[in-house]
Amino acid sequence: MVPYIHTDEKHHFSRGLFISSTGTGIGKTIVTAGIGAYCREIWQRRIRIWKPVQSGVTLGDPEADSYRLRMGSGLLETPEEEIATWTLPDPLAPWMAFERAGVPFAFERLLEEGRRRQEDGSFLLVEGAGGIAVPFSAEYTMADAARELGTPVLLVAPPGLGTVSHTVTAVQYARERGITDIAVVFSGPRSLADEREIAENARMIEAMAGVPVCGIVPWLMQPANAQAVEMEAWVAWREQWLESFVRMEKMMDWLRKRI
Ligand SMILES: Nc1ncnc2c1ncn2[C@@H]1O[C@H](COP(=O)(O)OP(=O)(O)OP(=O)(O)O)[C@@H](O)[C@H]1O
Ligand SMILES: C[C@H](N)[C@@H](CCCCCC(=O)O)NC(=O)O
Ligand SMILES: [Mg+2]
Repeated sequence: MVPYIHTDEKHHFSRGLFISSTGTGIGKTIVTAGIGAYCREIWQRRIRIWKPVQSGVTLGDPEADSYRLRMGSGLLETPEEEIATWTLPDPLAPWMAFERAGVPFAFERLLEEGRRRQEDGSFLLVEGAGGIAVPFSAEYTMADAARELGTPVLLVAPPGLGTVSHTVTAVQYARERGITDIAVVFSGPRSLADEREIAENARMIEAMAGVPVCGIVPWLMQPANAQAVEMEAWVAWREQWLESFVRMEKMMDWLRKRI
């Protein structure tokens, strides 16, 4: 077992990590599940995974983030109902998805749910819905949830053309809402950007936003369709993910100080 490394940044220790992004469909679920597998399998760390609100799916659907987070991280003892507190049918920002479903939402209730999951010292991995400025309600966004839970934010961003402006503005927004500990990681097919362009984009984002860009995560499709119900397919996904993920030095350094 690898010993935990305590960090000087005490207020971050053990609270968890909020995985957000520059937009929707960028790779948060893949990254969250993959970091969950990394914490469990490499660090033997007790974790919880939480998607406070998911929209556009139903529980048990292999496309649902709650399903992919559970299978992808290997956190099989946790039922999907515990992974996602609210599951809403319309594929919308939570604010409107709550309204259309006629479901009342209280930000305080969300924070209670989050804090309950942090209480036993588990490392709480939280996946937002859509990007960092996506609203839960008229008052609160993903960034507010991360700030109130006291977690650092890992922003998942695409690696190629267009990412610099989106990522710099996402970091700016997170800071405005009071988040101080932020890093970026790229996710996306390498065919959309060559190594040089990825490195240049990382350099520009670091210089302009003043946050570390921790590289690009492996491109590894999660099991879909018929395969999504096969446990072995997910075990293989986790193994392959970890093999490349642990080689991301900058990501490992950043994570190690926060686990
Ligand atoms: N590293 C990756 N490896 C393989 N596929 C990826 C990767 N990153 C993104 N994708 C592709 O992009 C799609 C969207 O990724 P994902 O579901 O993780 O996005 P998300 O940011 O969690 O979206 P949402 O806002 O709906 O939660 C995936 O179904 C997959 O096809
Ligand atoms: C439907 C999407 N997949 C996602 C919500 C995305 C909201 C995006 C809103 C916006 O930025 O315009 N839902 C979710 O992550 O559960
Ligand atoms: Mg997702």
